[in-house]
Amino acid sequence: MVKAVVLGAAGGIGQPLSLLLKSNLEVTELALYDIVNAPGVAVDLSHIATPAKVEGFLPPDNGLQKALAGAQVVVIPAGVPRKPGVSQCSISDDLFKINAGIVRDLATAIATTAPKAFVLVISNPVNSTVPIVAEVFKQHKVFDPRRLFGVTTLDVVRASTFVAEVLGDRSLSPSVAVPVVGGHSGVTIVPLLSQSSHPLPSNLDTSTIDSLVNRIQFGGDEVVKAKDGAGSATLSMAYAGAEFSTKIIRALKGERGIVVPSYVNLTQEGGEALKKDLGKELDYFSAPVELGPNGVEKINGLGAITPAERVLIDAALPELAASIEKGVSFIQTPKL
Ligand SMILES: NC(=O)C1=CN([C@@H]2O[C@H](COP(=O)(O)OP(=O)(O)OC[C@H]3O[C@@H](n4cnc5c(N)ncnc54)[C@H](O)[C@@H]3O)[C@@H](O)[C@H]2O)C=CC1
Ligand SMILES: O=C([O-])CC(=O)C(=O)O
Repeated sequence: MVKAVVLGAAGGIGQPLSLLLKSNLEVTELALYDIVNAPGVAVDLSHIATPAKVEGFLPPDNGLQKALAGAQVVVIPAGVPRKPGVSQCSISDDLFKINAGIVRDLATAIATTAPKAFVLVISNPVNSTVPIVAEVFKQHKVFDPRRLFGVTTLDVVRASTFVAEVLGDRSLSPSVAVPVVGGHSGVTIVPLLSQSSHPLPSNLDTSTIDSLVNRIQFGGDEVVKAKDGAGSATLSMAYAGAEFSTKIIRALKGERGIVVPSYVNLTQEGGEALKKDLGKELDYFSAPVELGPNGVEKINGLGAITPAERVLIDAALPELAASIEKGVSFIQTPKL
């Protein structure tokens, strides 16, 4: 029995993500919460012939608490997407405050209603929203770092797609696996191409490699620009979110050996060793994590990286540290 909950289920990501979760045969209950339209989306999905019982909830009558009751997996794509011309790292203060406030309030409800659930954060900026959830959970004395995940899977999916394109064979893309580490915005996204399951040709010129890295780091911009005011990635994000949720659900049900990159708190198994690899005291970083029935069992290190990848990691660290601090102080700074 697996109860999954989507918070922000009526949105651009929320709807296709809910569809994919409804298609997951392991999910027996699917609760959809949004401030608008969630009941309609739920009734629509409920006609699909898969096991999950689907229910939709709105804020009145403790809808959020009802949606969360008994949840094992909570996925959060609630929030405002950015507009063209706004880079991920320079997300405006207004947008930050809106999303940070939404995530804080949802985290508060999870902490009080489903504190043992695995929480999968999609809402941007992920580098800050994950620390926000952690700080709320700490305030409620229910923080378990093993159960909190920033969803960076879209970066991993993009890396597979774009590497297969450079290799000249798109049919390879489902099997190309590239660890992507760091965070989820611009230069904090660091693909470790030297560890690709399908190595790039050794004679590939530097400018092709640089453009590949840049395309993975700024893939979000490509979509925002193409959508021309109609939002950011939704369908590819729903696909990535469902991929990640499926792995979490398989681990929850006892499958061993699943390793997947995710943006996690480093005060847990493997975190200290990773910080040594990084050469910096950081509380959060995206790295391949080994999953088990209680969540993260171990954070893996970076492995053997090239000097060029070291440069990328060093470039990611200051922005990551600042984003983490921004999230933490959003919760810790007393409101005047
Ligand atoms: N982690 C990642 O890789 C990615 C993250 N994102 C982020 O995901 C978020 C959502 O993006 P979209 O689905 O395109 O936006 P959207 O605007 O289409 O949908 C957001 C949904 O959240 C709902 N919502 C707002 N406040 C809420 C609250 N307090 N409680 C519950 N639901 C609430 C809205 O009603 C709306 O249905 C954005 O922050 C975006 O930047 C987007 C793409 C990739
Ligand atoms: O770029 C954005 O704003 C949305 C996002 O996170 C992505 O597409 O990776």
